Amino acid sequence: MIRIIIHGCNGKMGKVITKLAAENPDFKVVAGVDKNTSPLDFPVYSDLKDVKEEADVVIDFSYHEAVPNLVKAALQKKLPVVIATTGLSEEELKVIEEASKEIPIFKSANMSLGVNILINLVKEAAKILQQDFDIEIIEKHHNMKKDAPSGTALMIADSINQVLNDKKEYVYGRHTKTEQRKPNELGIHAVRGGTIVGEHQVIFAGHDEVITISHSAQSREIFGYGALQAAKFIINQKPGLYTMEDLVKKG
Ligand SMILES: NC(=O)C1=CN([C@@H]2O[C@H](COP(=O)(O)OP(=O)(O)OC[C@H]3O[C@@H](n4cnc5c(N)ncnc54)[C@H](O)[C@@H]3O)[C@@H](O)[C@H]2O)C=CC1
Ligand SMILES: O=C(O)C1=N[C@H](C(=O)O)C[C@H](O)C1
Repeated sequence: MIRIIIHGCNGKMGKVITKLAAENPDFKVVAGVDKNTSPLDFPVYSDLKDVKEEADVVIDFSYHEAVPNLVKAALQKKLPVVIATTGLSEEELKVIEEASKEIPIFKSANMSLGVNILINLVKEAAKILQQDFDIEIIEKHHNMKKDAPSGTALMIADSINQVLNDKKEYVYGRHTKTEQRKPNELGIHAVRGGTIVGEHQVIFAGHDEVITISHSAQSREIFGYGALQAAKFIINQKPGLYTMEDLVKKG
């Protein structure tokens, strides 16, 4: 049985992980960490360093500013970490990179298998269409999401740039623009509203035709399931930084 500590345990995703783990005999949540220490069915702490329970992995669905402290505490405890939190700054990413030299860290802005398949499809399309098609990304999320654009939209854009001969420059919205779109742009647009779980559309707009490749999350459980699979994967890995690509490759 894999013993889990949930960082962000009182959040929307923390509650999903708790539910899915309770339904799966392979997992047991032994403790939670959150700045909101409202009691749950397991001990809740405000800082990982104070957790007394023995664990095998930390799963993080929290807020970007909380991640460096989490990673440093995981380092002290020699605990593998699954990082799902998005909106991380360059400085926060550097802390993760540094820690991954000593502990295995799994990081993905999107833990769903579907989005990672979408990324493979989009990379193939971008290779073929890069000359004559303008590429734009539209992401849509619920009205409680704090970061924009989504980490998934940025992950998709970065994946596209990996395969292009000439890298695109990201343009976040076009408010105040008073000029024509330049061919080297990749527009990224964020829609917020209601309870939208997470939708991503990649638009290839050409002359007289448009190709759209999209993914729509119907429930947060797809992210929770992926995070649990990532936890099962990461506890057997050597120190390093791992992604969904490593998990999908493993099969
Ligand atoms: N990689 C993926 O597949 C997915 C990633 N996410 C990301 O996960 C994060 C959390 O998403 P939600 O659960 O919807 O958000 P949420 O706001 O419902 O939950 C975040 C939790 O973290 C806690 N928190 C905030 N600041 C903290 C701090 N400094 N120290 C400790 N705890 C702190 C909050 O009290 C809250 O309980 C977001 O960055 C979101 O983009 C969300 C879904 C899927
Ligand atoms: O905040 C969310 O809800 C989500 N955030 C992630 C992101 O920023 O890409 C993943 C998913 O789309 C849900």
